[in-house]
Amino acid sequence: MSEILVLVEQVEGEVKKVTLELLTLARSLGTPAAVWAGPGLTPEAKARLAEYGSETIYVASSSDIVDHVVAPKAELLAQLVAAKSPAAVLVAATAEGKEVAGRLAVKTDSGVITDAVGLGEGFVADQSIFGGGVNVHSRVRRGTPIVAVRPNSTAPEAAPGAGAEEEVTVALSDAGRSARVVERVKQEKGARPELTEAAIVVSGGRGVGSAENFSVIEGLADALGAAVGASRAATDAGWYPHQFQVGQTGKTVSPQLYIAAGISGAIQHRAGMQTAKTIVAINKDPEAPIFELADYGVVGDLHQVVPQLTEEVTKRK
Ligand SMILES: Cc1cc2nc3c(=O)[nH]c(=O)nc-3n(C[C@H](O)[C@H](O)[C@H](O)COP(=O)(O)OP(=O)(O)OC[C@H]3O[C@@H](n4cnc5c(N)ncnc54)[C@H](O)[C@@H]3O)c2cc1C
Repeated sequence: MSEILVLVEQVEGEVKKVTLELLTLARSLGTPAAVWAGPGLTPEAKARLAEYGSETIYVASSSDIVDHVVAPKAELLAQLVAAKSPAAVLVAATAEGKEVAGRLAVKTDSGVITDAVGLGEGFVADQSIFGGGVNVHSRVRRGTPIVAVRPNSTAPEAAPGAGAEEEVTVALSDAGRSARVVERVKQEKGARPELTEAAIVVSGGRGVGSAENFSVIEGLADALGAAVGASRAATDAGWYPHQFQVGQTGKTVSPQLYIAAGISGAIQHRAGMQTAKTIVAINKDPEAPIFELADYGVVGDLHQVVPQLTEEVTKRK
C-alpha cells in the first residue's frame, strides 16, 4: 500500500494526540509514515509513533528546521513528496498545520483540503462549511492530496508499525530561512486540556451571568477532565478570557462531547462547535435554537443543573 505522510505535531518532544489520530486515519487508507520536523526524535516519541502504526519515521532535526518557522516544514514535505511519491499528506488543521498545507500545495502544484472532519476511501474528505450549514465531501483532483484534519476527528487506536527511523537532510531555500525564531517562551499551562484538542469541552454563555459564576462551568469541566469554552457574549462581557471563545471569530472545536450551558446557539457560535460528536445543551428556554442542534438537552436553570451534574460525575468516578 502507498505511503501516507503524517506531519507530527509535538511539544518539547512529546507527540500530540492529534498526530495519533492522523496516524490512525492514515492506517485506514495506506501505510503511515510519520514526518518529524524538530529537535532530535526522543525515544519516547519514536515509541509512540511506532505504537500508532508508523512504518517509517522521517526525521529532520537540523538547525534550519528547528530555528525557522513554518516554511522549512513545507519544504521538507515537498522534498519527501518528490522523493517518495506518497498517496497523500496529512497535517493537523491547526493554525500552523494549515499554513504548512497551503505552502506545500503551492510547492507541489497539488490540491489542498483544510478543516476536514473525516477522510475516507479515495481520500474523500468531509467538511462542514458556511457556518456548519452545509456538509461537503471533497476530493483533491490534482497532484498529491494534502489534507488538514481537525483534532478529534478520529479516535486514536494503537496498532504497532515498524517505526524505522530515516534521517532526511533538507536543502532549505533562502526564502525558507527568512523568518527566524529568536526566542521561545514556555506558555503557562493550566491543568485543563487545550481547548481545540480537548475530547470534552464545557462552554458557558450569557446565561452564566457573571465572571464569578464561571466557576460552575469550570467545576463541571474539571470533573470531566474537559476544557472550558465560552460564547462571545461571555467573553465580550469580560467574564472569561477571549482565548477561550468558541465560534466564528473564536476557536473551532470538534470534541467527542460539547456541553453548552446558557448558550442560545447563534449561527456564529455553532460555526465553532457543531462538528462535535455529541452535543448537550442546558438552557432554561425550551425554544433556544441550541436545542435544534443538541443530541441531549436539559431545560432548566444551569445554576441548578450544572452543580448537580458535577456532583453526579464526581460521585461516579
Ligand atoms: C461577525 C460576528 C461574529 C461572531 N462570532 C461569534 C463567535 O465566535 N462566538 C460566539 O459565541 N458568538 C459570536 N457572535 C455573537 C453571536 O451572534 C451571539 O450574539 C452569541 O453567540 C450569543 O452568546 P450567548 O448564546 O451566550 O448569549 P445569548 O444569545 O444571549 O443566549 C443566552 C442563553 O442563555 C440562556 N439562559 C439565560 N439564563 C440561563 C440560566 N440561568 N440557565 C440556563 N440558561 C440560561 C437563555 O435562554 C439564552 O438562550 C458573533 C457575531 C457576529 C455578528
